[in-house]
Order: sequence, then structure tokens, then C-alpha cells
Amino acid sequence: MSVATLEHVTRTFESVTALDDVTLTLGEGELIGMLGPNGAGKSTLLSLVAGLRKPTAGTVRLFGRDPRHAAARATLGTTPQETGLPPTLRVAEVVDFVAGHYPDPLPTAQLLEMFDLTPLARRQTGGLSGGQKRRLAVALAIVGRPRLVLLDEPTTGLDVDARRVLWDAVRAYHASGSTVVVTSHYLEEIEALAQRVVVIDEGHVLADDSLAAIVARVGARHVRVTLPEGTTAQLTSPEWAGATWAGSGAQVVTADSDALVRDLVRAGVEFHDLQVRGATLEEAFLAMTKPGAASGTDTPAGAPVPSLLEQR
Ligand SMILES: Nc1ncnc2c1ncn2[C@@H]1O[C@H](COP(=O)(O)OP(=O)(O)OP(=O)(O)O)[C@@H](O)[C@H]1O
Repeated sequence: MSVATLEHVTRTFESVTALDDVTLTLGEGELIGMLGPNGAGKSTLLSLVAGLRKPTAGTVRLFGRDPRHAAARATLGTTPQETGLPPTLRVAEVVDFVAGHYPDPLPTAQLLEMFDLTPLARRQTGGLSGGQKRRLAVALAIVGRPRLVLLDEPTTGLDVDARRVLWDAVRAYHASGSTVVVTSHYLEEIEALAQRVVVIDEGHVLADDSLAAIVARVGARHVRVTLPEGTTAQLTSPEWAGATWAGSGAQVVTADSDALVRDLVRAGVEFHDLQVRGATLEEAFLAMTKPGAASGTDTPAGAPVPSLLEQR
């Protein structure tokens, strides 16, 4: 069962193609992370699903209807990147006011508790911090028990604690059976929340798969090991030549960590603290979105890996 579909959807803004022939299905009960650099087309995609814009070409359906019809949006909850709140209303009053528009809203006290807003219930929204406003905005997106929630960068500007409160609330809401789509620049956020990851860049869907499958696309393994001085001469695998060193600790990126470990054992080197890990979502993301990268690449990511922000 799908809650929303895009079929061959293109959206242009004058000379800019924000989305280019995108076909995507948002399934019932999924928690989908939408990941992409600035300007990739994520917000445009959400605005089409929410009926705020119309596609230049292709078809968008929300609960089987054109999302620009109000009836299609009756069970949709959204949080735009920036939210205006009436500054003189108190937090609980705003929640009550919005809840009043729905037939079966979540109880205000329960919602405030979920988002750790209970201590702020009587505070005027004009006196909230940016992060508190953000939490309230996401709470308002779900007050009507929507079947689909679109959260565009919900944790921008939140500190670590507030981000975790929000993640817990989103997970709890998703567990009640709703579909949730979260866009984010934070790979950590997508890793923490999403079951399915859609990677978008330059208006194209580069990948759409489970988190584990996306990470597995990057075949690189990172091997860390502490070696007694001078022992690398006994090792024969060519990857050792490209190791990065911190004291006697070596880090090697390889497509075949088993061969590297066999090499250590065969040479009889007294190694310590051996660690082998697979790629992270950040490495998979960079491998997919770096200029010239082909979709579905399995080339090992280089080391050290720059952060997303450095890259972009
Ligand atoms: N109203 C508009 N007028 C002109 N160009 C637009 C408009 N909205 C979006 N664009 C362009 O479309 C492209 C996709 O933008 P979009 O906001 O969808 O990306 P995004 O992935 O959400 O980016 P960010 O992560 O920075 O929010 C960008 O090049 C953007 O400049």
C-alpha cells in the first residue's frame, strides 16, 4: 500500500531543474530518510507531495488523489523549514488551537510530554528559543494523527539533547503506524531514524534502498591495528604502503580486510587492538554524490574521508 507516489516527475524553476524525472513510492508505515546536499531537490519533492507546488511534468498522488485537493491533505502533517507561530499565544494554547481543527487529535498533554514541552506549556511562543519553536512545530505536524508526516530538516538548529528528544518523538509516532519522511543534512540523523534511505542529488534519485544496503554499496573496510615498530617490512599486502599512522596505530582502507588480517597472522606479527569496520552512511553518501560517481558504485572510499560539510 502506498500513501504517495511520484511518477516521472519533473519540476523546473525557470532555467533550474529542481527535480528531473523522479519516480518514487512512499509506502504505508515506512520511515524514510531523504538525504542530499543543498539544492538537491528535497524540499521541492516534499512541496509537490504536500500539494504546495505542482509538477512541470509527471504525476503526483497523495492517498490516491491530486495533492492540491484539500481532501487529499486531510491526513497529511508537515513542518516546513521555517514555521511562523503566533507570538502571544501560549504553547498549550497553540496546540489546543491546531488540535481543534482535527476530528481525533492527540491529547495536548501527551503531545507536550512526547516533545519535552510540558515545562513550557504556559510560555508564550514568542519567548521560546529557536530549538523549542522547532520542537513545537514538529509536535503541531502530528497533533491531528496524520497518516503521512513530512518533516523538512526538523532538527536544524537543535542541540544534541533536543535532537534526541525529537528523534524519540518521531520514532514513537512512526511506531503508531504512520508513514514519516524526514529530510536531513545530518547523516547521523538519517542513520538514527530511517529504515529506508532515498539519496537525491541534482534532482535525481541516486539511491533508494535500506540503510544497510546503501552502506554496503561502498565495499571499503577500514582496518585499524597497533603494530610493533618496524614490522611492516614483514607484511606483503600492498595496502600497507597506503596506511595512515598515529604513533604505532595503523589505519588501512581495503576492499579485502580478510586478506589483510591473514597477512598479519602469516607474518607472525604481534599485533594488538585489531578493529575492522564497514563503511558509514557518510562514506556511502560521499561515494554516491561526489562529482563523476556512478550510481551503485562499489569502489572503496578513500581515507581519510572528509566531512560532508567540507565536501560541499
Ligand atoms: N521558488 C524557487 N525559485 C527558483 N528556484 C528554486 C525555487 N525553489 C527551489 N529552487 C531551486 O531548485 C533546486 C532544488 O531546491 P530545493 O530547495 O528543493 O533543494 P533542497 O535539497 O531542499 O536543498 P536544501 O537542503 O538546501 O534545503 C535548487 O537549485 C533551488 O535553488
